[in-house]
Amino acid sequence: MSYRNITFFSRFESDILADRKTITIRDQSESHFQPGEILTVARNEDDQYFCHIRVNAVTPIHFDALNEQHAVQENMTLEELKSVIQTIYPGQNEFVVIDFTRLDVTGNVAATNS
Ligand SMILES: CC(=O)Nc1ccn([C@@H]2O[C@H](CO)[C@@H](O)[C@H]2O)c(=O)n1
Repeated sequence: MSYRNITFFSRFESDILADRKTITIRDQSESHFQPGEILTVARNEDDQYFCHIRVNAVTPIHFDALNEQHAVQENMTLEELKSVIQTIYPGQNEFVVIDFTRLDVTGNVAATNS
């Protein structure tokens, strides 16, 4: 059994492992993930594995519809989040919100606060 992969920039690893970051916003090239799917998560810079996540939902969103709740789920301010997205995806407006839950090594939901 193998899982599909997703990568995150390494600066987000600690927030993901602490369950402070529970969504990611991606462009159409990463809109193919399915609810219930388990993904192997690695750092973009060195492809180092750091956890598994379960996809809860994949929801289309326009850049202008991003709100404070998304920012909270990203552990950022809304201004920071919009700036990050514009830097990663210059000129793009159509995205998906991938809502996820981090799994512990046994495959169980890792969070103790939900
Ligand atoms: C490494 C790679 O291939 N791509 C991306 C794309 C996005 N993101 C993060 O998702 C949120 C919204 O875009 C922000 O927190 C981003 O920094 C990421 O970590 N890595």
